[in-house]
Amino acid sequence: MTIRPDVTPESPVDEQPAIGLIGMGAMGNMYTRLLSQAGWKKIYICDLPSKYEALKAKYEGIAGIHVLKDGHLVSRVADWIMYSVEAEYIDKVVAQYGPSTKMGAIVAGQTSVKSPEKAAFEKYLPEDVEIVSCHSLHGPTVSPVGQPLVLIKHRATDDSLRLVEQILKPFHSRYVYLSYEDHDIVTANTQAVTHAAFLSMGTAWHSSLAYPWEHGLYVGGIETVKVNIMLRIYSNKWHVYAGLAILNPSARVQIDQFARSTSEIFKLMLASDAAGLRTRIYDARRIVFGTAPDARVRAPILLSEDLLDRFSLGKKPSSGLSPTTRQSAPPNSHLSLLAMVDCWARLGIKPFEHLDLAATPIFRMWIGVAEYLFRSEARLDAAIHAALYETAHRADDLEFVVGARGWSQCISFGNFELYRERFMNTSAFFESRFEEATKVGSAMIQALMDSSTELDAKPPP
Ligand SMILES: NC(=O)C1=CN([C@@H]2O[C@H](COP(=O)(O)OP(=O)(O)OC[C@H]3O[C@@H](n4cnc5c(N)ncnc54)[C@H](OP(=O)(O)O)[C@@H]3O)[C@@H](O)[C@H]2O)C=CC1
Ligand SMILES: O=C(O)C(=O)Cc1ccc(O)cc1
Repeated sequence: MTIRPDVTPESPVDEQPAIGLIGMGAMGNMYTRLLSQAGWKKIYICDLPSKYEALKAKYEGIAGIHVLKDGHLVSRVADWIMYSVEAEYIDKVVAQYGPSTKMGAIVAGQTSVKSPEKAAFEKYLPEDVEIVSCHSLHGPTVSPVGQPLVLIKHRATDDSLRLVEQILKPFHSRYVYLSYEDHDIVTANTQAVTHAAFLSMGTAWHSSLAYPWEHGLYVGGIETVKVNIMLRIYSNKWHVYAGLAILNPSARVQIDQFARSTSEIFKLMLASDAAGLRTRIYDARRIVFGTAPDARVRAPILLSEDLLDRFSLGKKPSSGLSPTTRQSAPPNSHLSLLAMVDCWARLGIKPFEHLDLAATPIFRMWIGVAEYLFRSEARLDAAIHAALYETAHRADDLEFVVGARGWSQCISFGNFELYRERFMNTSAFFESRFEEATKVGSAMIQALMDSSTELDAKPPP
């Protein structure tokens, strides 16, 4: 029987699509929960056969969710199937279960990098199977409402695309239609290079053997974003970041430029080359933010740092004592942000174009913070001055340069094992704060989303 593209969770059960999910990690579980809550009544899920009993126990008694032993059984029954496994394994897993796909079914992947997924689907799926892939551009602890959800109609009829849209409609995400190729270019520009910055921060703080919320240098305001997002990334699965950086050919170029920007700016700092540093940073500012960055052509993402203070994991040193508290910690060079904007400028990346199209919450926050620093000449000059003449952050800046180069090399060598070791080593250092950071980070992301939604709703002044 063909499934009508306008089917809804209220349609009779025998008219509903059988939904199949292969891989029940963080994203597979999120999709199962959301699809079941939406009212879809035929959901078939599996993970590795070794996890069958545990998965059965987990979903015991939930109507409409059927736990199966492996991907063959899911593939045989499902009208829409999503593979939600490690990008590194997608070839192997599709090779295994792809040939069992039900005739006429629609197949998707949730992988964060699409070129290996596309190759695997084309290689192993039967000809009579359609491909409409997807990618939720947010992690499993973020509400999908209003977040971008990429749909890739690669080998499918318009009705099949409509059916997929209908199945995922209860997420209330914003559909973004891309090709497989454009997906990988956009996510290299947005995710991969952004993650490189936060991974390097974590490596730097770990190398200094210092928790950044403890000594007052990284507490409050935009420092809160750096610390919370760094923790958020290190608390996620290493393979998610390894896959989208190592397997996406565009990502290597961007991450290499980020490392180069970082070390070149640091060399200008060491040489106390005030004119050279100022020219370089202001050139980057003009390229990324335009000739009149102070002009309010669009509402800024981040309105004030005060919004961020309540999500800080540490206490501001002079909190409550002085109205100039933000100056109480020595000024930061914000090397990571100077390098990020320099990197965007040198690669010709237009972050605001991506923002409107396919920004993850982390990328949105990161541009928000960069914009906050770069829009104001006073703030930017303070950072440049600190970069040249302040020494409080210099040791951490040095570790940041080393960290950025290390991540770039690891990714360009395509070395998953080295990536895992680097990631897990630093992740273990920060582990004690993950639970709290996940909650605080989600609340911070939501607050920023809410404040920009309110702004969007207001007429321009
Ligand atoms: N986490 C995130 O923030 C996001 C992740 N993604 C992407 O979604 C995909 C899944 O990520 P995520 O859920 O976080 O990762 P997880 O590691 O949590 O989940 C992947 C699951 O797939 C299982 N698996 C591996 N091989 C098979 C197989 N042959 N049959 C059935 N199950 C199998 C894994 O088992 P085992 O652990 O034993 O290998 C694991 O349980 C990745 O490609 C990721 O890039 C996309 C958006 C956001
Ligand atoms: O927002 C981010 O960049 C994250 O870190 C969460 C994430 C990770 C992988 C994805 O494919 C999509 C979102």
